[in-house]
Amino acid sequence: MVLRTDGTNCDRETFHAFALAGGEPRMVHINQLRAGEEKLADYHILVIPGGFSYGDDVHSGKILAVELTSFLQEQLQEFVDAGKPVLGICNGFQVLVRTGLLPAARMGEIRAALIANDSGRFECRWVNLRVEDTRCVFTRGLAGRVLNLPVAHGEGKFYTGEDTLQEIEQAGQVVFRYAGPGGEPTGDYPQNPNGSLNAIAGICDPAGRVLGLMPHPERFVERTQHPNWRRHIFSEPLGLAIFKNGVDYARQI
Ligand SMILES: NC(=O)CC[C@H](N)C(=O)O
Repeated sequence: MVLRTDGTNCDRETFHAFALAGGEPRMVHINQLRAGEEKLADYHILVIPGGFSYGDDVHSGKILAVELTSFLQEQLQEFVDAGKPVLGICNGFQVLVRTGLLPAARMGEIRAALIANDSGRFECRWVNLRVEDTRCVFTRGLAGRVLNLPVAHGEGKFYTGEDTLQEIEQAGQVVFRYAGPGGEPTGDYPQNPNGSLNAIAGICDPAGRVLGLMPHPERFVERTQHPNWRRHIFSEPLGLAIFKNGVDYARQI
């Protein structure tokens, strides 16, 4: 299920990515879920794509998170508890964090936030990411790799209290970090586009099935989407690998 609402703007690219990865995506508007015309339980994997849901009003992702928590909390919690994977990209990551599904996989338990970039502006460019060795189902086979993916956000600084930061580090929930060209994590601008604590670009829940990340893997599912595609030989556009992993995992549930 590619879940969209007013202001979502990466839904078609995300749909395309899942289709390329071998999935059978369907686009669902949140009103269809609220009206009961669609049920999460009929799906195997959920993605909340990027964009500006409800115009980033109040805070990016806030209103959609409140909507999900107010009207669909039970369905969502059941979906996650059933072991089905959830992906939140950029605005989707912001939503997952504001529902509590990240980092704790519990609706209503909000323990982190994505706040305004340190630069004070929208950051739109390609960055390097180091993939950590975690139990995240979306990054199987990618640990230790350095990915190139674009970011495009104004509120991407991962922020939380010292206790939660330590907890997610110890539990191996940090999946992606902003890095220099050699893969070394960095807090330095512009390699770290937002000033995220511990250079965090993406995290998963303790079970590794809920993933949220600020960069956009759906924008690198074709070789020619990379700005340097003429010079680099890619075995595979690595954004696509994330969707393939998700589809493969969902298939065997
Ligand atoms: N590309 C996106 O999903 C952007 C997310 C959000 N609107 C922000 O600017 O932070």
